[in-house]
Amino acid sequence: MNESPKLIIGNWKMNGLRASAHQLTCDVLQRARALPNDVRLVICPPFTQIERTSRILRARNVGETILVGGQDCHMSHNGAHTGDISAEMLADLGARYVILGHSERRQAHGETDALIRLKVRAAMDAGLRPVVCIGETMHERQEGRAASVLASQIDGSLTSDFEGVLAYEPIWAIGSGVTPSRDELERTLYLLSGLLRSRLKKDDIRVPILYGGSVTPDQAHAILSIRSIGGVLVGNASLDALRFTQIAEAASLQLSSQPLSGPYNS
Ligand SMILES: O=C(CO)COP(=O)(O)O
Repeated sequence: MNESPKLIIGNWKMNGLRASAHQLTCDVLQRARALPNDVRLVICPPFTQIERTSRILRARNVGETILVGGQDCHMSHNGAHTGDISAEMLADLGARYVILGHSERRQAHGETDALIRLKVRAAMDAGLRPVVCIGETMHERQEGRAASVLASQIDGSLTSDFEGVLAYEPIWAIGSGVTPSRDELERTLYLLSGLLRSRLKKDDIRVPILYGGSVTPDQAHAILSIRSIGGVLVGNASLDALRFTQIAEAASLQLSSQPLSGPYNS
């Protein structure tokens, strides 16, 4: 059976000036040369470095092995939206993916599920693959409300014809050094795949589900050994070419050591 590549997405957040972004991209490229094609890297630099990163990748002819993404886009195609960037603008710079609904944007900019759904539509219209982030707070988890929060985020933020990636990023795990246990994550992935099936109203779900939150090379093996996981969304460790590519190597090792198949490994 032909499996889709595991996605290892690096979210640089608000990091990277011209020189450091250039160096990091070249270092990732250098270290990623040995990666087999069952792993796909996606680098999501800040807006200002997307064109540079795309240009470097194009010049090295990396094809589909390493792609570029944005960290957000506006819901409209164009217009009077001072300071905003549209999905078409990202695509025009060479981006192929866009992260939407990251908890840092939901919290700092008051982004709602309804708004994220409009951004998903705009991204798909522009030919980008949206990476929609969902996740519960520690408080919601302690109150036993995680499942209902995730259900309502999926319901509110995905279009019924959604074609993209879902990233489960529990807010309490982001930047904290704490991750869910392997068992807990496996149960959550099972829950999410069921929710996706009912939201998208089809059994054959082609939406990879990623995990994000304090992913490091040390944890990557355990996380990526979960059969149903589509990959990982990496924050801090993606700013270090060695750590980022070690995470990708962990995905590749898992793929070669076990036969993978599943509804969300498309
Ligand atoms: O927010 C994240 C990726 O989008 C995760 O960040 P960290 O890997 O730094 O916890």
